[in-house]
Amino acid sequence: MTARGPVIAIDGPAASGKGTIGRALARHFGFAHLDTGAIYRAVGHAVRMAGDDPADPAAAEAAARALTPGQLDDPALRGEAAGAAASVVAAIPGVRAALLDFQRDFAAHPPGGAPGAVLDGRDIGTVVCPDADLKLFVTAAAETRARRRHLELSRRGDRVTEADVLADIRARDARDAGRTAAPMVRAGDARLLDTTEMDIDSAVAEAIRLTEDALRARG
Ligand SMILES: Nc1ncnc2c1ncn2[C@@H]1O[C@H](COP(=O)(O)OP(=O)(O)OP(=O)(O)O)[C@@H](O)[C@H]1O
Ligand SMILES: Nc1ccn([C@@H]2O[C@H](COP(=O)(O)O)[C@@H](O)[C@H]2O)c(=O)n1
Repeated sequence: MTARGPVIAIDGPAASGKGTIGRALARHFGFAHLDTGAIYRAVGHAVRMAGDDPADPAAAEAAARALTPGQLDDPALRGEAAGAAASVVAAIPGVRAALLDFQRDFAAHPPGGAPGAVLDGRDIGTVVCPDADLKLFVTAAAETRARRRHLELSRRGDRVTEADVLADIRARDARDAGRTAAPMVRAGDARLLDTTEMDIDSAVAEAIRLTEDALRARG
């Protein structure tokens, strides 16, 4: 028996459904959920709003060190511009280092006294929580992800084409997988969940089943 509560790590490429599954798991099991992408988006957005270049390590690291939880609720973080800036600042090792303790602390001490934690991102199973009780690598075909994200953005009133969303997703995936610092990669012990042919309910049901197995194995 381990001292900390259960930790579920969810990684995968852009718009693959990590957050949808993470939120559903947290609701189902009463766990706390952290969308770690929002942290990188908040840093990228803050750098842009200050008129600085997201690729500038000094500006990005300063924004990462100054980050406060209140910045994570800004609706502007959901746009493609914030996602693109996030992916640029996320390749800077000093930015990742500045954000690591917050994520690990969330996993070890979930807020609100929650009995467990679900974190989703790109390096949760490999770097942030390598000893997670369950690791999921959620993916789907890039075209499917672009269609889903385009629908989401259109409903929000964002006037962006599906082709532009697909190009952004491809660029972000390449940058996230190709960087030296904590690249996006499926952990060797992560379960693959390809949702290309699955609706949300089926994907969530499969994630719940895998989590129940992991909780049973934990004892
Ligand atoms: N299996 C699915 N079937 C249909 N739509 C889905 C499915 N999974 C997720 N979606 C939709 O796809 C979009 C992207 O999902 P979500 O935001 O969960 O992805 P994400 O991986 O967390 O994205 P990000 O890269 O921004 O972190 C959302 O609009 C969500 O409702
Ligand atoms: N653990 C993480 C989470 C995110 N990133 C970077 O942030 C970008 C935005 O993330 P979304 O999950 O909101 O799409 C993403 O493209 C990554 O560059 C990360 O590096 N590590």
